[in-house]
Amino acid sequence: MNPQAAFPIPVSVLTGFLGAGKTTLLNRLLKDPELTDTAVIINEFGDVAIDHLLVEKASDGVIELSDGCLCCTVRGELVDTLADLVDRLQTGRIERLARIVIETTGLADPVPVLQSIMGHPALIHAFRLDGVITVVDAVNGSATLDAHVEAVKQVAVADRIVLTKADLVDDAEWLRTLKARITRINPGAEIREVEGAAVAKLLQCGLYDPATKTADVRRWLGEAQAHDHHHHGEHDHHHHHHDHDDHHPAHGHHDARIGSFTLTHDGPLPFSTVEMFLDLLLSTQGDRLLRIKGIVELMEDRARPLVIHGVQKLLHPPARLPSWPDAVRGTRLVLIGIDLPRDYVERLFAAFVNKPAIDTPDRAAMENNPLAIAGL
Ligand SMILES: Nc1nc2c(ncn2[C@@H]2O[C@H](COP(=O)(O)OP(=O)(O)OP(=O)(O)O)[C@@H](O)[C@H]2O)c(=O)[nH]1
Repeated sequence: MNPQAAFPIPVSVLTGFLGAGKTTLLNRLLKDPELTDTAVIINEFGDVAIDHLLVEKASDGVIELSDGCLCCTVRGELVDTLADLVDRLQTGRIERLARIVIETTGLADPVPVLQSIMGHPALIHAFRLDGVITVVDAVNGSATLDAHVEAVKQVAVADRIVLTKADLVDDAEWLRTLKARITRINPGAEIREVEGAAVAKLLQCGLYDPATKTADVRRWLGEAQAHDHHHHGEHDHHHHHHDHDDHHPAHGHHDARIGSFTLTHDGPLPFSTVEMFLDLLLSTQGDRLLRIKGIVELMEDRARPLVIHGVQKLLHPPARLPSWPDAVRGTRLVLIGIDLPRDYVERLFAAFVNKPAIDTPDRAAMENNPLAIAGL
């Protein structure tokens, strides 16, 4: 293996609606000295006008730029392009590769892009998903969210939202309303404005970077819970709430299909319980589950929390944090779904963690034949 290649290589997925400002942001990224040795993969069917690409075009689809960046356009499968990059690294045809940025086309659902990386047995070891960055246009964002469910999905799966064109908006209330709407769709995502931001920092979510992940887990769990409490109080022991309830009738009907809630359990859980719950959740609800992120206190290793991170039917290989991010122990899972049946998921979770509710079967019955349980 090429000693210069530090696997797994972080992959950032940049998404955002047509004209939101992805290419403008990418052009800035490619000029940032902090981001040398970055490969940018662009779906060629997108309306792309990367400055560099206008200058040169290579026959094999990979362009080595003078500042150390690579540009590839995807003609066939994204996984083939990624596998080719790994091959180039291993055979020394590329010397260094520190990071990959994948730009998805504006109309695309970003979930299949994430799935194609996370579902590929070889690629998942070569790469780690650093984060999904969704660009939202401050001027047109609200109308876009009203008109296109794809745009709502892009916001829902994001780890970070980058607001562009805020410089064109002088109405502070307009911006506040848009940010509040984004937070309702995805309470765990951090929102940053592109103006004046250090561009390399916009990209680095550091979700699974050993150096920063502790802080980040605290942020997205902390923010999701703070959001739940703020809106609904803390009346039941799961702390779960839909954020798409009737409080915001003025917003687009697509938002109403997207909801997030948190499942919590105090005390440690055996790994097998977590595994079975997630298996069943993903196999029955995978299509409706846009993202799942969370932290689990395992009976087998209580000091090192397990980080759960999944996109639809696929889970990122489990990672351990070296220690707990704060004083709170136990299990906290944040789920973002589209038409995700909250009651089903809560009952399933309760059944597995032995918190029987009315009409909820116990775990032994679930394990025997979980799909046969009436009402689940
Ligand atoms: N004022 C202002 N204009 C911006 C900003 N970001 C992007 N733009 C402009 O918005 C237009 C669209 O930006 P692009 O970067 O091409 O958008 P895109 O998301 O790549 O678009 P597609 O490739 O069509 O999906 C361009 O004219 C940019 O100059 C910003 O932060 N402020």
